[in-house]
Amino acid sequence: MELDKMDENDWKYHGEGNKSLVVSHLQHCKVLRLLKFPSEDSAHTRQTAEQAFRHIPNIVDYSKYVMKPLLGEKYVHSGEVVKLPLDFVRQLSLKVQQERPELRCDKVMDTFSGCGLCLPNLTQLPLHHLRDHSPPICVEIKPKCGFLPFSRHITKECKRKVCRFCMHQHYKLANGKWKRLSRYCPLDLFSGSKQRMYVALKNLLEEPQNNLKIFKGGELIFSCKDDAKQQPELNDLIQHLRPYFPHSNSLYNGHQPGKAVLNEFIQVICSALLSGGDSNRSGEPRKVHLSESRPHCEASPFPRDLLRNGNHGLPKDSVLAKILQVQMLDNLDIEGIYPLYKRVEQYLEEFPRERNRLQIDGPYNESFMDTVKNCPTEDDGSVEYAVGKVHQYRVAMTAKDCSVMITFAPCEEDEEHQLNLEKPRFTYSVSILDLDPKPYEGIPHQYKLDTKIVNYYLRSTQAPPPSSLYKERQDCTLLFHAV
Ligand SMILES: O=P(O)(O)O[C@@H]1[C@@H](OP(=O)(O)O)[C@H](OP(=O)(O)O)[C@H](O)[C@H](OP(=O)(O)O)[C@H]1OP(=O)(O)O
Ligand SMILES: Nc1ncnc2c1ncn2[C@@H]1O[C@H](COP(=O)(O)OP(=O)(O)OP(=O)(O)O)[C@@H](O)[C@H]1O
Repeated sequence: MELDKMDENDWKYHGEGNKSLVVSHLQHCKVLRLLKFPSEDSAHTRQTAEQAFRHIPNIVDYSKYVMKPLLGEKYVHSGEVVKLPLDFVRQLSLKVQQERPELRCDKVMDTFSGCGLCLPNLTQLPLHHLRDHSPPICVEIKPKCGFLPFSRHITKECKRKVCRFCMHQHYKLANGKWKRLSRYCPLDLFSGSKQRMYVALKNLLEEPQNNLKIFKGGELIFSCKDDAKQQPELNDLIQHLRPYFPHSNSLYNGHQPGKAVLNEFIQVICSALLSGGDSNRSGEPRKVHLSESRPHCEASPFPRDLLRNGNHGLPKDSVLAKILQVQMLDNLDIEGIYPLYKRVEQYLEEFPRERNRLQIDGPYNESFMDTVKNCPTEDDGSVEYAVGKVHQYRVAMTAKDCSVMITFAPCEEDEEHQLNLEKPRFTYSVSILDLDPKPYEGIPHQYKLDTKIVNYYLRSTQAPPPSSLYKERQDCTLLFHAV
């Protein structure tokens, strides 16, 4: 990429989240990730540019020195900081504006710093992997928190029984963020049980919200209604997927071939999510078990009488096991962290210059990582302990908000990195994205949000359900057969 010859016509809108906007190159497997700011900040050009200059290198360092060692080299792509011509960025911003979903337009793209991140386009696979040039399918999942908190600091019993995602659904519905409740439960996805994972993925397909996106050849073909201009239906998705699962038409004796396509598709995703584990002597992948935490969420729609089937766990090196282990660095819960945050704040009020030594805002280097890894288990009342736990909490928060991308395409028989399935055979890659540091200043907000979510959940589940909400749940009938 020649930075002095950047042309906005070589790039197109690819997607965005709350904090950044991503454009992809038309020919090369590259994306540019650019920061966004609240529209009201756009008058303060110098401050926003300075913020980006600081934040983008921090994102790369945090990915390289903190998240990569924790999650594994193979899953994390840290990218590189690029300095882009301001004129290019301004033209690009104008070009992509009409593609942006309305719900993201409360923020504007940073056109002041010229600073961006260049990353591999993870929705694509290198061309030589592709048989017949079939475009790759990419499934992006934002799995969210996969365990129930086990901290002794928890004051509301329901937090030990119902997961944060399922509780949060009620609050989001009431706030108008989503129109329907999702039946997806992260604890099912992280269970390692193929049956539970199947149900979790099926529920994501029925109500993707911001937890599921599907791309074909780098183009978004399936996501939630508010995030895509044209709403793709499951039937459209089946048409897209059909050529990848040609023999599924003969399954079910030719009846409901669409279901067979989705069944196979879900099984490919499950296999990719469970792949990457090493083998012990018996040849079985070593499993990790979550002994500290109750493994089932009471709000999950997965039938309870099926829970005892089998002794499941995630293969040790699978992407989900890696993410879950990092999420579980949050072992005090926000209720245990908030008093420690206040301890740090009090200390910083007295000794403001200590902020740098304690690496509150970075740099995110080996020494930050040492603090995360070597934080003592017992509270000795020191500010060092409080800072260590706060750092660990922030790292866990990143893992609770990251996304997994599984990209696959049909391949020849002898291809490496194959998914171990009966026919058809796919070459695939699994990556983790959106691994940005979460701000230290965000902790009071997290504390308040936690209280609101729990209180709202208790109120809404103790009161009789409003008729429309109840109806939504009734309408969510199973679409496919369980495997
Ligand atoms: O707090 P949560 O659990 O709602 O997560 C936020 C996400 O909402 P979600 O519940 O996934 O729809 C939220 O996602 P959306 O903007 O809703 O797509 C962001 O990812 C946010 O992170 P950040 O502030 O942009 O760094 C996320 O905030 P963090 O809590 O991770 O900082
Ligand atoms: N390397 C990549 N390759 C392909 N697509 C990408 C890549 N990085 C990001 N994307 C796409 O861009 C979207 C937005 O990126 P990202 O999730 O990093 O934004 P964000 O604003 O940081 O998210 P959040 O809302 O969690 O704060 C992703 O959902 C994904 O579809």
